[in-house]
Amino acid sequence: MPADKRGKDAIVLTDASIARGGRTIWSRGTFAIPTGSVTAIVGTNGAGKTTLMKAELGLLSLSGGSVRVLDRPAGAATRLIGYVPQSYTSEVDADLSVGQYVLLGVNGTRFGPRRTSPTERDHARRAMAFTGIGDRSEARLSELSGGLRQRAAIAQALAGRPRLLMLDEPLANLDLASQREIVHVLARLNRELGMTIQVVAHDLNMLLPILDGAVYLLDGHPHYAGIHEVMDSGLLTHLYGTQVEVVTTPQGEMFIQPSADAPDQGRHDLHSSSEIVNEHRHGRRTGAQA
Ligand SMILES: Nc1ncnc2c1ncn2[C@@H]1O[C@H](COP(=O)(O)OP(=O)(O)OP(=O)(O)O)[C@@H](O)[C@H]1O
Repeated sequence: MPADKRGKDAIVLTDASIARGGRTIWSRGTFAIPTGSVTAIVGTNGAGKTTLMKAELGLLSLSGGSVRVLDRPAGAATRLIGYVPQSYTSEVDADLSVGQYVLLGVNGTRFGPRRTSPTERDHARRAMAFTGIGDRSEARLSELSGGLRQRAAIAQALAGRPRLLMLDEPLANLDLASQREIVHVLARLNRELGMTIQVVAHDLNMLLPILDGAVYLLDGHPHYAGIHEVMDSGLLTHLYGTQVEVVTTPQGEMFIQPSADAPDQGRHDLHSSSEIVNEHRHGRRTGAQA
């Protein structure tokens, strides 16, 4: 990431492990995510991406180690975090107006609505303007497209004036244009407001232009690396469990694509996942690329 974006670490995990239903989901997570960065959380279904976000939010307790967020223990920084859960808007009352829905971000949902101050209403208005839904305040949530609903969910998270924004699969089920628009909103939040952003994502391609790094859940452990390290065919093939390639265009843009050839197990099984991770830790490229 550029030197001017570097700051104190926003999220620090130290030997962190977590269990759900008596089963360890992941363990021995040790990494630090810089303030002002945009980070993807990637891994296969059930690898524990949402679990990681919930641990950072203090909604789930660790079974070992520690997690600090914005220089506080997890759970103590909740007011400084905007969280957009997966498919959030589909679970709320679709008869709410967009304005009412976004205001929930400042007056809270836990103890029911309360009166809002002019300052809070101003924060909500600014959040709607920033996400491009300023003119939809009176519309019902049910009248909005999926893309606009996702923007409303982001506006609600922003209305509480967070320093850290966490989004769980914000691009899921959106058409290409809507995905681009959401990525554009995230890019502006990071660039113009210096917001630290974490995004759970299955498909990295759309987010690549704005990513500084990624947490990847591999082999039962979460790891963090800069995005150029993560963009490695061998690592991503292990991560996704299917052969993929990193392609670089003549303009220098990178993207991930499934291999055109039939999967060649012999090729990508040359190294175990832990060997791949170890090689990354030591800054070498993996033999699976050779
Ligand atoms: N309430 C729960 N009680 C027990 N186990 C749970 C609970 N919620 C999730 N799990 C388990 O924890 C593991 C991690 O779930 P999590 O939702 O964090 O994965 P994920 O990587 O976000 O998956 P996906 O990509 O499918 O959204 C899964 O195996 C899941 O079955």
